[in-house]
Amino acid sequence: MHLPVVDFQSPTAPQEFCKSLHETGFGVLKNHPLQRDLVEGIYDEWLAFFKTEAKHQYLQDPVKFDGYFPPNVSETAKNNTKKDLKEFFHIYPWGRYPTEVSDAARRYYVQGSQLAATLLNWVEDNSPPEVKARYTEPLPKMIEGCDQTLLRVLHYPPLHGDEEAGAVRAAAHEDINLLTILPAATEPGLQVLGKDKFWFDVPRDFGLLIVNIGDMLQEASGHYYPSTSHRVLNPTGEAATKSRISLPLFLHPRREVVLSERYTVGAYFNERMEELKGGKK
Ligand SMILES: O=C(O)CCC(=O)C(=O)O
Ligand SMILES: [Fe+2]
Repeated sequence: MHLPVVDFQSPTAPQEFCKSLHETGFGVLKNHPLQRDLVEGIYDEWLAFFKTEAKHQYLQDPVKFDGYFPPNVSETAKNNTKKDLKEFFHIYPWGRYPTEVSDAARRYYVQGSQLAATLLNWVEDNSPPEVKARYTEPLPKMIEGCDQTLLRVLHYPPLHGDEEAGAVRAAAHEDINLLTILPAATEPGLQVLGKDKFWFDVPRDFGLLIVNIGDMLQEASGHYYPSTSHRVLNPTGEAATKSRISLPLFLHPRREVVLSERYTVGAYFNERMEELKGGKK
């Protein structure tokens, strides 16, 4: 599998980037505007936060999905039976936010959402006419005034060897939303499934921003933009003693948007959340 690196500043970036999204479901951008200091500061202070008991004060809301998700709640990927080896905190503009950390993740939420919106404009502009005709409204309009975009601060704890057999940091899955932006994590492990059915290591260099299509954009585009499976492998040897932090931002449309003849966003979201809780295998 080949993931071309596209220069965000280049005049031909939108076309090159969307070609990559169409062909692989993934896009890799260099010279992107996200600030390294901001992201690394978030990694540091949230890792410290995850190591404290304070996180339990923010236990997730099972209806609104904001707050802290401990490892025993976590997620079970669709068609999988084991819970992922991770804990995470869901940040929404209206949701709970720990007093133990600075406002850096909130600031990142704003910057990341703006960048994701720009990339969605690129996707709209570079959709062929027959794909555009499928969108029930222009993609940028689907996110207008939406407060469902989610910033997830993810912590994969060190492995101690007593994990359930077959459990992994993140089992193969596809994202639910329109598109996801993901700065380099603190440790390697992220892989994407190529059309050739081989797993491919996603580059991990802070200069490179990883973007991937989610199921909602796949559905709205009639699969022109594929939502590609990805996973996070368990580290081995010395690396197993280390935590891994990552920071995906999931761009979401308004709940009432019609994605296709089969689905509104709301109906699609509810179905997928049930699957993630492990209710439907
Ligand atoms: O941790 C990562 O690198 C990827 C996380 C991910 O794919 C997800 O949370 O959906
Ligand atoms: Fe994902």
